[in-house]
Amino acid sequence: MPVKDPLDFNRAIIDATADLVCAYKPNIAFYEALGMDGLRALEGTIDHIRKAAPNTVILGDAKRGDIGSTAPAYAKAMFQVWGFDAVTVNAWGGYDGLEPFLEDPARGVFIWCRGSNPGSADLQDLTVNTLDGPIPLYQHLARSADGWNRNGNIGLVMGATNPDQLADVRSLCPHMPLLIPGVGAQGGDLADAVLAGMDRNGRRALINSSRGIIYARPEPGGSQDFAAAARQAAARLRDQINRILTDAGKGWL
Ligand SMILES: O=C(O)c1cc(=O)[nH]c(=O)n1[C@@H]1O[C@H](COP(=O)(O)O)[C@@H](O)[C@H]1O
Repeated sequence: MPVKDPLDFNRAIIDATADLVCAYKPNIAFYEALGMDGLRALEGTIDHIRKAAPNTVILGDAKRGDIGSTAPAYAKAMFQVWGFDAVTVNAWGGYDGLEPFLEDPARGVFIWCRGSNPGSADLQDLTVNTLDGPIPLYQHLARSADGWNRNGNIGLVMGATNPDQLADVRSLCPHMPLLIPGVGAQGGDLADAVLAGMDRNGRRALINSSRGIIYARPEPGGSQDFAAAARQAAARLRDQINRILTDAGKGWL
C-alpha cells in the first residue's frame, strides 16, 4: 500500500534506517513545494529523527545565501527555528553572506563548492586569477573556505560525479569534512568518491544517497514494503563504503 502522507513516509524511512546512517539530510525545497502541509511534515520529520535516531546529525539542505543584512535571518531560521545541526549554503555572495551561519561553532556549515550536476561546470570550473596564479573557481572557493574556518565548523559540498575535482579539494583542504552527494540516482561511482573524498585516515567524507534509498526498489522475491527496501539499500551502501575503506587499509579498527 503506497504511503501518501509525507510525514508517515518519512517516519517509516527513519525507523527502518536509524541504526544504519550517521545523518539525515532533508532538502527544504521539497517541503516548501508542498506549502504549509510540507512545512508541518518537515517539523514532524525533525522531531521524529530527534526521538528515533538521537545520535544522527540533521543536515538541512537549503543552500541559502544572501547579502549580509539578510543572511542572519536565514541563519536564525535554519538553526533556531528548524534546529538543524548543519546546513548547506551558497557562498557565491561572498563572506559577509556566510558569516552569520558560522558564528555558532556547534553548528556545521557545508559550502556548496563543486556541484554534482552537469551545469556546475558552467561557473565553478571557470579559471580565475589569484595571487598564486590562475586556478579553477571551485579551488579558489575551497581555499577561501579554509581561511574563513575560524570556528572549525565549515565543510564543503563536492559532487561524487566529479572525482578529480573531489580529489583536488581533498588535497587543498585535508582536514575539512566533505559532503558528497551524487552516488545512487545520479550515477557517481561510489569507490571513486570514497577514495577521493576521504581524509588520510579514511574519515570526514559524508556520502549522501537520497532517492537511491528512499525510493529503493524491493528485491525480487523479498518483502514489497518500501521501508524494508530502503533499509536494504542503506545497509548495502554502508557495507560497500566500509568494504572500500577496508580494502584501502582504512577500515574501522
Ligand atoms: O548540497 C547538496 O546536498 C547537493 C549538492 C550537489 O552538488 N548535488 C546534489 O545532488 N545535492 C543534493 O543532494 C541530494 C542528492 O539526491 P539524490 O540524487 O537523490 O541522491 C539532492 O537533495 C540534491 O539537492
